[in-house]
Amino acid sequence: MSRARQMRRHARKMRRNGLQPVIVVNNDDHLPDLAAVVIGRALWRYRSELAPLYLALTLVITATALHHSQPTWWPYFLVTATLAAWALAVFGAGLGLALRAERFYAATVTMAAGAWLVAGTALGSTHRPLPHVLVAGGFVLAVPWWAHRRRRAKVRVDRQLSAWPQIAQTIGLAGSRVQSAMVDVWGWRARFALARGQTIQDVTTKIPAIESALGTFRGAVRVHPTQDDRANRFELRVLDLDPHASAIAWPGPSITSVTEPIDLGPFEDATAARFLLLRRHALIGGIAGSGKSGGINVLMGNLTACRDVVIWAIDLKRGMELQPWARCIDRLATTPEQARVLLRDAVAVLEARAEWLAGQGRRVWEPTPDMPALVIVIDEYAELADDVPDTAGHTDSIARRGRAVAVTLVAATQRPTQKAMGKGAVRSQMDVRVSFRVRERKDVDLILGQGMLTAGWHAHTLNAPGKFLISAPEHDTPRRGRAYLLTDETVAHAVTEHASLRPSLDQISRTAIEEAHAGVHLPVEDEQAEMPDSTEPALAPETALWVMLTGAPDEGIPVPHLVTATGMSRPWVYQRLRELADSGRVIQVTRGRWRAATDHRQ
Ligand SMILES: Nc1ncnc2c1ncn2[C@@H]1O[C@H](COP(=O)(O)OP(=O)(O)OP(=O)(O)O)[C@@H](O)[C@H]1O
Repeated sequence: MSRARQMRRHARKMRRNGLQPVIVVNNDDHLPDLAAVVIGRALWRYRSELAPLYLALTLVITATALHHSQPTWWPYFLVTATLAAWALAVFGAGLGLALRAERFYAATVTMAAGAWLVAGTALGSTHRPLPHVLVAGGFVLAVPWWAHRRRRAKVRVDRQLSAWPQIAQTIGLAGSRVQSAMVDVWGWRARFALARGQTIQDVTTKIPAIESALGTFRGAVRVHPTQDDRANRFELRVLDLDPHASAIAWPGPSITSVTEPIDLGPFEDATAARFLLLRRHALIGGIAGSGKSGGINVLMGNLTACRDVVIWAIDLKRGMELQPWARCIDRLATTPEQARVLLRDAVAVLEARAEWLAGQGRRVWEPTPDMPALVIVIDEYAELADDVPDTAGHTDSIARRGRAVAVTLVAATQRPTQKAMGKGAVRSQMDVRVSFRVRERKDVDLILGQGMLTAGWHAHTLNAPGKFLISAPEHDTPRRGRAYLLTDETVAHAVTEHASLRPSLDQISRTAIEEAHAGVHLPVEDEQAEMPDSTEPALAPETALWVMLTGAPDEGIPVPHLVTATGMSRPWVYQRLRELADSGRVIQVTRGRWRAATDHRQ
């Protein structure tokens, strides 16, 4: 008997019993098909939510079949399940299980399902307590699956995209189809193929219609060419959240080597504003309160995470901005005199490196932890130009010749006027320009380069702290980004984490600095007047340090005196003191006071 006839008989029986069938369909023949299709569609549509049920059913059917045909195979399943669970736990990241919790969950489910299959194959799927274990265990393990945020987001996107053919028909893009889609923290992106003759411009004009059809907020949809730049493809970016709506916490360093691009923060379409600093100089501009120092913090958070870069810094605002990073900074100059010496040493380093490269027949300095890059961060570059105008020659040299030898300049300033940037090449040599909000339209060209304002780089309209425009070889169109925000606690935490990673300068550079110092007088400062040797010609820093330590009184000599006498940074002095203490040549008398060990006293 056909199912249609069965249904008709069932309906007649219901009427005889005084009941009314609920579904009335004119053509009876369609009724069974319709019900099957509706159920089938629902089972398919909710396949993600029902996946635990499908898995349980598959296990029952497979275990039943195997129990009858191959009950002795269970040891193979045990080995396979164990290996699969181990592989997921260890290599799951390659399969898209980015989080450790996801890998742990996948491994647990695999092991649990495998163990049940083993027992079901050996004993039969109805053998007690296997059915109870399946129901209870399946439910417990299904809860994280149902709760998983990214899975739910993916399902929602799949459903939105399955409606694309109708949407496309309605908005005049009939024939375009989805090729792939990906969910991320801010929303999702999908790659589409266009029908013959359609162009990306056609899609751009339909953005409001797409937003309406997908039910997003206004401004949530962006359309970009695909990476391969094919004219009949486009990428649709749909934001569930506006990435710039509020401050974005720094997710931690995006790099472990200066050879990788640094992530400054997301653009409005949530893609990362990444740029490479190696063999480039950077200029960061913006008025007070625009978030410039925040941008420098992101940079410092990343650079300090790299074992192949030594950081020097100049902060003439008495170290206000960079002081929190001091433990990770090899050398921090906070006075004009220290800044002058630091820049002179940087030039000595670049010259020595260039000479060494020439001798080796090499063209460029490849940074490694033993031969690190040198990045010099100068906060408030304008103050440097005002207070120490004679350093312009040094900064010019570094800007022009630093790239090949991996000596990089990062200058931050409120207004990079010609005066502030020195007379020479510094500004024109800046390959990466980051502009936070500027006060006047003309400042756009000062920071980003001539003609940028007319080309649409409107940094004067940036409307919240931390928002920036970046011009770099990787970024040649004006897109608004927002820098990550590092709280004071985040900075302190990063400093603690990264302090142990910091490398020292290579021997070539250290020798160059020592030679540079050997030819000059130490700066004479008030506190130095009472120190031994302060009026003698300057010694190499290592020698000056040793002289001070061996001549120190019993109660030791304070570290600031050692810093002044050597002309080097506090971290530099501490590092040498640690080395000398390790070899038993110096002792720390009290906190911050040191002297040579008794055997070495003068
Ligand atoms: N990326 C950011 N996201 C959100 N808010 C930010 C961001 N950066 C900075 N801010 C906010 O703006 C304020 C000013 O930031 P910041 O001190 O970095 O500005 P600045 O341009 O360096 O100013 P100044 O030159 O006076 O130091 C901060 O107190 C902070 O609240």
